[in-house]
Amino acid sequence: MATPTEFRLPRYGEDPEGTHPPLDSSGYRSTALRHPKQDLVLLPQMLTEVTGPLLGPGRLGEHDNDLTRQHAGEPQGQRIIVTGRLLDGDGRPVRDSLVEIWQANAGGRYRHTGDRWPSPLDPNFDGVGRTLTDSDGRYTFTTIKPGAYPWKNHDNAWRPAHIHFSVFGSAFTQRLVTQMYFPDDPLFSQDPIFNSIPDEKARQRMVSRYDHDITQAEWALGFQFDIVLRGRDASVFEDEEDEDE
Ligand SMILES: O=C(O)c1ccc(O)c(O)c1
Repeated sequence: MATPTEFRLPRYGEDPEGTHPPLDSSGYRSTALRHPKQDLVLLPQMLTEVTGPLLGPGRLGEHDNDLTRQHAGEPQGQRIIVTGRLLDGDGRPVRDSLVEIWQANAGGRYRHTGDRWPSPLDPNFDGVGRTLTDSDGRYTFTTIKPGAYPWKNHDNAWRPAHIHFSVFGSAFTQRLVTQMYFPDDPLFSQDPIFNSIPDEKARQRMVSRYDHDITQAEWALGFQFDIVLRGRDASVFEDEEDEDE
């Protein structure tokens, strides 16, 4: 299992400036209402926080990492394989970590009571998956390419197609959350969530890479998306902020 020290949260100053979104991001309206108004208090992690039940191999279901096989029928849409490695700041694999995803269906609709826009739910698609990284730090999901969907942030606002990722360390108190996008999405330019990342290179690291070697003939398109915990190539994390924010 990853040890707590392997899975330190990225610390202020360790990742290049502009890697993570500011807590209050102009253009992304709801951030103003929900970010903390006072300095964060770092709670030391004691035995209780770093030990305890975790989702190990015995607790994962057979189809947890194949979102196309969780119902009797097949979901609508473009079947895709999303794979990548979980790496620490020195490029070493982080093994046995719980990676979870959640996403909209092919029509851009979430199976969530709060999602009411007029795009149909798919009876064969829930949009949630989980898996553990292997000894090479690799995770793999088979799923459906999510559709874009409207939200009310600004006039005619649409979220680019994306998949939400959560990664746990060696305890449930160690969690990082990010989003994965698809290459060349025409909606990037008007999306304040994508554009809330100040550093252009960091922003591009949220975009997966089409990989024809992952693509399976007559079956599914392949995309690569690595998650890097910290350092020069750190992934963008939603629950981090830059030092000067
Ligand atoms: O944080 C939000 O408000 C928000 C809204 C729409 C999204 O698609 C999302 O991922 C986050």
